[in-house]
Amino acid sequence: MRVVLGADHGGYELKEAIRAHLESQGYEVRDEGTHSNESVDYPLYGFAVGNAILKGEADLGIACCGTGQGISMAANKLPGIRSAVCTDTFSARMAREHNNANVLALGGRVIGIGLALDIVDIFLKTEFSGGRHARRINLITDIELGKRV
Ligand SMILES: O=C[C@H](O)[C@H](O)[C@H](O)COP(=O)(O)O
Repeated sequence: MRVVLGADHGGYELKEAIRAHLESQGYEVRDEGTHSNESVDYPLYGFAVGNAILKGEADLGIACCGTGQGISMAANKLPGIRSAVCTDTFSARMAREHNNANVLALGGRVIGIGLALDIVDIFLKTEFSGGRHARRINLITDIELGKRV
């Protein structure tokens, strides 16, 4: 599986830990930055993560900022991106199984690295279950496409 990572300065250290964790498990990792603790603007990295998925360069993405919120909001502006902020493993499993999330957003100032890595593992290993959930994802797509105004 190909995973794209992106983070601002608030999520930089968490992203680095996630990259090492994923590479040690054999994932193909694409790192869209940032590459230091220097202050940067999270929307650029949320866009980079979502855009890599939409361009077919990655299967799933992980986006980190201080809270996970801002970078997730930015990624979710891209049609076809469903980014979920998760602070627990149950939400991460459901975000994949029910919501077919393609980006996991995490807060480097919110959760510790141990929990974050558990959340990452569950997110990446859980499949979308389809069925009634596919109908609901299609409704989200309709909203994105302006079919419900
Ligand atoms: O949702 C936004 C993120 O948490 C950012 O990482 C945060 O706003 C950055 O804040 P600061 O510029 O004060 O480090």
